[in-house]
Amino acid sequence: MIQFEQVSKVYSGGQKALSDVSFHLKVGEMAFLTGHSGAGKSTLLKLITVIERANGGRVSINGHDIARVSRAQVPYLRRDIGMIFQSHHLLMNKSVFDNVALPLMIEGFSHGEIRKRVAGALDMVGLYGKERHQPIMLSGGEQQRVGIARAIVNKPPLLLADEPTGNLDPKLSMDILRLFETFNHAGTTVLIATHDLGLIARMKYRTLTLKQGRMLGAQELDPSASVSGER
Ligand SMILES: Nc1ncnc2c1ncn2[C@@H]1O[C@H](COP(=O)(O)OP(=O)(O)OP(=O)(O)O)[C@@H](O)[C@H]1O
Repeated sequence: MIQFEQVSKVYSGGQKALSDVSFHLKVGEMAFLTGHSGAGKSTLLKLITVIERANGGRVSINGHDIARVSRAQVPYLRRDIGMIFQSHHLLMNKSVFDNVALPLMIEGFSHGEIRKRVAGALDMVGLYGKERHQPIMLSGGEQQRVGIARAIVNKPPLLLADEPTGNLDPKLSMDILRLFETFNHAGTTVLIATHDLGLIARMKYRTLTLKQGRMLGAQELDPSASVSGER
């Protein structure tokens, strides 16, 4: 589903974020992406969502070279990707309902369908009944879960999460991971960037590890790549 071939990314200020990164995430796979702070995890996710573009190599989704996707086509590509951000990017002047409904409104769903799907998504993240709340009235963890509900409400085939459990206690973190697992079992491909090695250890999924912008191969996985408690 996602293929990186010798991908590099240098930001305009000259900051090298990714060097020669290659990996393949198969359709229906669930994997973790880890590495120290500044290793390039967010950058890698931004290349998939075309928030940033690579300077070298090839990024493809379902065989389509992203470099060939025009600016006008980017919104169509993003419809198939549920993105959960580190800082959940909620619209603070809108209700929880409006925030979660946004992807469905953009896609032109009927009001009835939107109500049904938003209620279902909020139920899944344990926020049923909070539709009319403003995000400001919610805790950090609840706001994070609104972001997760928004990402999954249109049932995208690909789910990307950047530190989705950063604001959550261990119990809620595990619940959210189990939720991702449920989507994965239903066929969604899932990639989760996280520092939480404890969480990774408890779930038996492939772990992609970045170190200073380079992807470590299985033979290079060394204990010094451990990043728990760095933040
Ligand atoms: N917009 C930007 N402009 C310039 N440099 C950037 C930009 N975004 C990230 N970088 C740099 O690229 C490198 C990788 O950053 P990135 O955010 O991808 O790391 P990360 O692994 O997600 O870190 P964290 O876990 O702290 O979020 C860092 O050195 C960072 O300073």
